[in-house]
Amino acid sequence: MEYNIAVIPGDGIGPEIIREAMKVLDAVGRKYGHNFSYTQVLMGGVSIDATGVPLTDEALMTAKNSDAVLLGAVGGNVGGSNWYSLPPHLRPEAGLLALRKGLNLYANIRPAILFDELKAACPLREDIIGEGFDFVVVRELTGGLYFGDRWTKEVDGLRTATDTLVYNENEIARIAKIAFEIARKRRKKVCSVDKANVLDSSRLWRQVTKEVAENYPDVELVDMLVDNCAMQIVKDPGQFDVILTENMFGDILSDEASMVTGSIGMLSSASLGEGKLGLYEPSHGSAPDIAGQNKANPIATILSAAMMLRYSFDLDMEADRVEEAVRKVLKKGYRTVDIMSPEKTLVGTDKMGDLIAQEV
Ligand SMILES: NC(=O)c1ccc[n+]([C@@H]2O[C@H](COP(=O)([O-])OP(=O)(O)OC[C@H]3O[C@@H](n4cnc5c(N)ncnc54)[C@H](O)[C@@H]3O)[C@@H](O)[C@H]2O)c1
Ligand SMILES: CC(C)[C@H](C(=O)O)[C@@H](O)C(=O)O
Ligand SMILES: [Mg+2]
Repeated sequence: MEYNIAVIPGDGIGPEIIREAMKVLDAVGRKYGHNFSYTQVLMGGVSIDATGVPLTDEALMTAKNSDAVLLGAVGGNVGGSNWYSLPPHLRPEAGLLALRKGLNLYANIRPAILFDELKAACPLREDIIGEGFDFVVVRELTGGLYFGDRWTKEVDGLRTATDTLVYNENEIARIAKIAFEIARKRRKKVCSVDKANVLDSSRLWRQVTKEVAENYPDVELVDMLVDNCAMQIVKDPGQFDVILTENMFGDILSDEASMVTGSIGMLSSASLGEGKLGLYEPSHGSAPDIAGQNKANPIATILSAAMMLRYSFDLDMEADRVEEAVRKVLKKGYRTVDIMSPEKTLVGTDKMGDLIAQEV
């Protein structure tokens, strides 16, 4: 089969990690007889430098017309560009938000899995790690604070800024359904995370989630306040199966979830909507502090590519193969610096990609 993938390397470590994911996809293509063709798309800082905007209409159209989109990362100050001085709607990250909204990808799935091989890289105590853990953050991705009205102006002589957090019941119900469907295929537990003791939007979130839960009597629903959840992820991550939450809370909790699995370099993600077209990207950013040094862990991107095979192309066997290849390479003791532990073999970004591709 032929699959047309829009590839967005982006900024910082983006091009380095994307190169390795493409290596692994090519290995899958050779082994199983698929043809993955890539259309390079500019987004983020590199797009600002080339076109003046973080995502052009043509770039968005190319993504829309593809079978799936694979993204490295955008943002940061790399190569002397000072994007941080720009207002939010002109910054590199605005390209990513426009892409998610433009493709209506409202469901961001971020699996936090502690691989057995990485227990030594996990910062938690052994008694907390126990048998290990495997949970998934289901984050609402096209609503909330990220997409509400915002302004900065002088009010009563003071510089004043506002951001607006809006959710309607349909936006909450559709993401809740996704969480319940995922839980149904797993350990049948949804923990819905909000701040209902303070926010109106969270009170609505809680009501609508409860209504959706009535259609899933086989799935247990618990509500948890976000500050408690942040603590529970460190105290007892094994209690979670599916964490369902809104955009901003999900952003923050998923970075925390990544760290208990050893490194943010391990956390893959899929952003999905109603159709088959999805956006697949590691959960981390452009890591300007290590860009260009061959130090970045490409595994989150490679596992995101595996999610692409599974969700957009229905290639489950091929996705399993990639995930297995990652485990095997870790089992053989190869580590990038972020997951390094004593007596393991330190490798760079490119070598890690080579090893996983060979294993496939
Ligand atoms: N999806 C995206 O494109 C995305 C996601 C998050 C942040 N960002 C952007 O990236 C820029 C930098 O943000 P930040 O520094 O807060 O977060 P970051 O995720 O880029 O980096 C945080 C820390 O994690 C490390 N790290 C990240 N990915 C790694 C990997 N694959 N291997 C090893 N170490 C890794 C970095 O070296 C850094 O120390 C910002 O402009 C931010 O907006 C983009
Ligand atoms: C870069 C930024 C807009 C993005 C987000 O907050 O969604 C990132 O942090 C992520 O987690 O994908
Ligand atoms: Mg984030």
